[in-house]
This record gives sequence, structure tokens and C-alpha cells, in this order.
Amino acid sequence: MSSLHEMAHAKINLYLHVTGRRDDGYHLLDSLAVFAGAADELRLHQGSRRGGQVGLRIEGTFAPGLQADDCADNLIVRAGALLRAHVGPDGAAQLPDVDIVLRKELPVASGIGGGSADAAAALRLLCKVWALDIARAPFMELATRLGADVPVCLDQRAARMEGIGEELTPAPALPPCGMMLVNCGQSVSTPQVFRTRAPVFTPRAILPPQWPTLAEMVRDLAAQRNDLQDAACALCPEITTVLDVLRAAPGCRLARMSGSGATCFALFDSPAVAQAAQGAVRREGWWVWAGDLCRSGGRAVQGIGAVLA
Ligand SMILES: C[C@@](CO)(OP(=O)(O)O)[C@H](O)COP(=O)(O)OP(=O)(O)OC[C@H]1O[C@@H](n2ccc(N)nc2=O)[C@H](O)[C@@H]1O
Ligand SMILES: Nc1ncnc2c1ncn2[C@@H]1O[C@H](COP(=O)(O)OP(=O)(O)O)[C@@H](O)[C@H]1O
Repeated sequence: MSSLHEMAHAKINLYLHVTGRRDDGYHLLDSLAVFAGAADELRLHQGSRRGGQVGLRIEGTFAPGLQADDCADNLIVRAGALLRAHVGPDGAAQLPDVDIVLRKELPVASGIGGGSADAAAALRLLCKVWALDIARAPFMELATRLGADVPVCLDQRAARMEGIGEELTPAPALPPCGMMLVNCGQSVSTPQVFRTRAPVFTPRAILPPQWPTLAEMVRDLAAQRNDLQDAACALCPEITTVLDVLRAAPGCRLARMSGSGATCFALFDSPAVAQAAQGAVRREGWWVWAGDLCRSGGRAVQGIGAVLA
């Protein structure tokens, strides 16, 4: 029995402008997504039967929040169903069954795309084990069907997201820096945040090709915003407390909410400075992580994270 594994890294929206709205109600975005060292892990074991069924077991810090859900709704299982449909019933009958163990270390429904990262990691793993060679464009289209954030999670590289998230272009080259993530333990519903926001639009940002220093990146990011932050704070007032605590942390250069919340991030001069500041932000029930950004598609990143019980 062979075993493969993939890391599913947290996606952080350094800024998020809502630039318009499609006829189907989806919002048009301009956002800069980066990936932090914080991650879930998927481990896949190949079974002996055929039919392409995907079994799922969930463990890890945030497993209890997901195990209550029916596993059939899990984005990992849905990624399997989508690939089976893509190859058709005859092709699917030839695919080996697999069992996936998800180690859930990212808070659920928290604006850092943990579910999307898991879905993307499952697509990568299943294509490998089922020897599916899907061209880039149809692969991205399949990913978009699982969620607006799934395409950017396929490569786990910093990217500018436009459209509803499926139009990806490279991010400016990022400077050395450290990041802290804080989640107050309350999940926030993405559709509800979009519904609650004030119906105004922000123009797309003007970005340079690179940010040689953190000071230059912070200067530009300070001129941008997360258009979902006010709505998320109204729905979950503890986000405001998290932002205040992050801004007061030693060495914090910028603090903002990611995605539709509730997780907030802060930027520091280095991963070591971010980790040194962890003690100043820990509160009961808060998940705090500090470390580096992924700088090579999700490989070789370090960080320290925990929930204070
Ligand atoms: C807001 C963002 C920013 O990166 O991040 P998260 O907060 O989810 O991490 C994403 O656009 C979220 O993407 P994702 O979580 O995949 O959302 P989906 O499942 O596709 O959509 C959930 C619901 O949110 C609303 N939605 C989502 C994306 C979008 N561009 N416009 C929307 O209006 C729709 O009501 C949709 O039914
Ligand atoms: N593997 C998964 N991990 C997390 N959430 C999942 C997963 N599969 C399905 N979901 C569902 O997807 C929703 C969004 O989850 P997530 O990606 O963690 O949040 P967000 O989109 O706010 O970043 C959750 O409400 C959850 O029930």
C-alpha cells in the first residue's frame, strides 16, 4: 500500500478590494493572496479496490469542528467526485479507491481558505495517484467549481486574484518579513459577510513589480484595504479586539483581516520577530501562529502555532 502527502497552506489576503458584482451575485475582487507556513496536511493511502472512491478521516486541532459535518460535503471528497465525473463512468471504474487522512490545523471558515487549500491539495494528490494529466485551463475550471479560492491554492504561490478569484497573475516580488495569524475562535460565514457589506466598490490597486523592503510593501498596503473587514467586525466584534491587540504587538508593521474573516494577520520584520511577539497576543481560546510566508510553492517554511486553552 503506497502513501503520498501534501501540505495545504493558509491563504492570506494582504488586501481585498470588491471592485464590482456579477449578474449572478458573485462579487468581483482585486486581492493579493500570499501563503503562510501554517498548513493542514493530507496523507493518501491507495486501496486495493477500484471505482475511484475517496474515504476521509479527519484528525488534528480543528478536527472536531469538521467531523460534525457529513464527510460527503467535505471539499476533499467533493474534489474526488469532480475528478471521477471528469473522467466519466468507464474511466472512474478503473481508478483505485483511496483513503485520505486530513490533519486539520487551520481554523475552519476563518478567511484563510483552509477548505480551499485542502480541496486544491486533494486535486493535486488525486491527479498524481490516478495518473490524470489534465491541461491547465480545464484543471483551473474544475478548481473554480469547488470554490472561488481553490484556483489560487493549486500552486500555493503569491498571486493577484481578480474576477471572482480565478484570474491569477503573479504578485510583486515579496520582501523578507514575518507574519502572525490570530483567530478568535468564532467562525464567520463568507456569504453573510458579502451580504452585510456596504454596497460600494473600490478601484483595483496599483502595484509595483517588486517590493524590495517590508517598509515599501507596508507603505503600499496601507493605502489599500480589506473591503470585507467592517462587515465582518459588525458580525463578530471580537475581530476589532484582535486587530487592536495585533497593532499593539512589539514590532507589528501592519495588521488587517484576511478574506471574509475572522482571522487577522500582522506583518513583522522577520519570522523571528513575529514569533517573539506571540506571547504578547495570546488570549484564552485564540489560535495564534507566527512564522514565514511560503516562498517556493509551499516548501520549506517554518512556524509555530497553538490555541491557548
Ligand atoms: C472572500 C475570499 C477571498 O479570498 O476568501 P475566504 O474568506 O473564503 O477565505 C474568497 O473570495 C471566498 O472564496 P470561497 O471561500 O472559495 O468562496 P465560495 O465558496 O466560492 O463562495 C461562498 C459564497 O461567498 C460569496 N462570494 C464568494 C466569492 C466572491 N468572489 N463573491 C461572492 O459573493 C457567494 O455568496 C458565494 O456563494
Ligand atoms: N476540508 C475542509 N476544511 C475546512 N472547511 C471545509 C472543508 N470542507 C468543507 N468545508 C466547508 O467549507 C467552508 C469554508 O471553509 P474554509 O475554507 O475553512 O473557510 P474560508 O472560506 O472562510 O477561508 C466551511 O464552512 C466548511 O464547512
